[in-house]
Amino acid sequence: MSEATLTTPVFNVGLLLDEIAQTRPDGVAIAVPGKRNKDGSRKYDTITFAGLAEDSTKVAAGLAQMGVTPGTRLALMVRPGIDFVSLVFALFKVGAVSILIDPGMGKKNVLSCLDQVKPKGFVAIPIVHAVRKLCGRRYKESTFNVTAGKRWFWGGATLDELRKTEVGDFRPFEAEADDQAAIIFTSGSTGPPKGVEFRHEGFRRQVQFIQERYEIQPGEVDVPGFPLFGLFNSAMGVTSVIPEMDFSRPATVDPKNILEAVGDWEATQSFASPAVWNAVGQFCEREGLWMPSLKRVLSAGAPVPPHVLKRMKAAAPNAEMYTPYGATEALPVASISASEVLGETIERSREGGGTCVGSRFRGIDWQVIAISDEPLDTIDQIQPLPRGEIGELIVHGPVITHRYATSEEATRLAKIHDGDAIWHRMGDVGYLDQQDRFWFCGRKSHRVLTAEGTMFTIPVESIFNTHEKIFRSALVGIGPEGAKIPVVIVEPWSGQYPNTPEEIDALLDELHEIGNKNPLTQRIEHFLLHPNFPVDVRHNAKIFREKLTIWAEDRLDAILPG
Ligand SMILES: Nc1ncnc2c1ncn2[C@@H]1O[C@H](COP(=O)(O)OP(=O)(O)OP(=O)(O)O)[C@@H](O)[C@H]1O
Repeated sequence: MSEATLTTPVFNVGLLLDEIAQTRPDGVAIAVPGKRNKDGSRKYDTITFAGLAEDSTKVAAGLAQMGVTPGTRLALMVRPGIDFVSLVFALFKVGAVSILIDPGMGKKNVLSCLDQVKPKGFVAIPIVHAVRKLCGRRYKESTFNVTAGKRWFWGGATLDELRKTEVGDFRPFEAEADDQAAIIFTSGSTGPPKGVEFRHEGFRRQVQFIQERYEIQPGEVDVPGFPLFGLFNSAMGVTSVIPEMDFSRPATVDPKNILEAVGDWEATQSFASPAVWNAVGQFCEREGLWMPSLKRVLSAGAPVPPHVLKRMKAAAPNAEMYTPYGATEALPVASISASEVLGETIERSREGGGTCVGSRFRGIDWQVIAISDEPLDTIDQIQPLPRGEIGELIVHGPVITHRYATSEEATRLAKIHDGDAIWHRMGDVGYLDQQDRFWFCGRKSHRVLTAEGTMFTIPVESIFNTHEKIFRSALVGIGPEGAKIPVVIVEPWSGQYPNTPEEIDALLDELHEIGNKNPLTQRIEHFLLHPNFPVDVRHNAKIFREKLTIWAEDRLDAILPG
């Protein structure tokens, strides 16, 4: 696609907000739930697009006066809300590189991420500054510090002080396409979290492609379950009603808060992780409630089980649900609607065909190549596979990130050079069908290399997930590399865990029977029951198969050769 489709020659993504502020100055940009009225209804704090544009420019000017220059790395650690969105735009406008870390990954991981990127300052809530000070000399290079809230003993500026800055002759940074805008960490479900470098152009294209594909109109209202979606919404002229929830632990959401935000604002869209929709769908089913105003429900970040799609179709009867597919490094790559899944692809999934994640977004090129665990430096080293064959997915396009800020080694393993272009290796395996849709078959690192060939997680697991008592399952391999013994671990639905040895035997027999009927699974001899799978905190959906492998090894010691 040509660069000419962008509205301005300057790529600074922060300027998208200023364009919206010109066309919809009085529209509400952000609404945050506040106290309750006497009758129990909610009050909301709001800011308009013009207000947000002005506020973020003042803060950017204030940061510039403090000495922040383009390229300065600043850790942004503020809870989702008006301040957060304004600060994201302020940092873009001054040209700083925002470091965004999900606190849900735990203190040790957060500190290790910070150590790797060495921020030059913290724009953060008081507790973060207190910890920074307590860490003594660890963050001695951090000089540009801003407190969002009450400043105590740690010095630096406050956000309120920056908000009073005279803008004077401050001008937003004239970013070029490849200028760095942010470093965002992956959730670390297959190893330590990696810091992904985002370019200004990448963010702009994300906004553009998401808006185009889902036909999102300015003036719509979104209830975002991802903090960063406030940024995309504001850049599209869409109101964000930030729901009350712990964004690091979406599974703990109180569904009532989502329903209330949607109802109060007659929201047309909501974008959250499958964990949120799992909770909301069950709640609506139990209470007989639905959300008639929604016309679009988006669920991203992890595989979305069909039972979640089904419940949400009932809970949002006027909406279509979509499951965008992508990763921190490359988003969005593809998308499919719940109607297409439930009406068509689910049949093939049940038989072990993988999960169809849909067709490509505009601007994305993709191919499936022979699986390798080695770096592939240049495109001539890849071996493309014929359509229908399972391999590694590689993607290319303007939203694809080019490198990790934290590890040269990780960059070499994930990127392939093709002239000036860069392909990203998704780390996922699957195949393309005749309609050029991708069928996800699991993470590359989770494949099981047995003596008889390679087994892939998602196809095998979906066969066993068809058992009515099984909530989810995990294929793991135990034993020596290349001659692993496949083991399927199943987690029954809550309340369905067998109580007696006879019930356990009966369930295991039924699983054997299901396995015997399909060539993909008939060699599996070992089944284990687990009450509660270890999963990632962010999505509450990504199964930690590495942990389950160790757990299975302890139980199946006797069958291990040697
Ligand atoms: N719609 C979807 N359906 C199935 N899987 C999905 C979907 N969307 C995302 N995923 C999975 O999530 C992955 C991206 O997750 P993310 O960027 O959060 O990093 P992570 O893989 O969890 O962390 P790390 O790379 O550190 O292990 C994809 O590669 C894919 O495996």
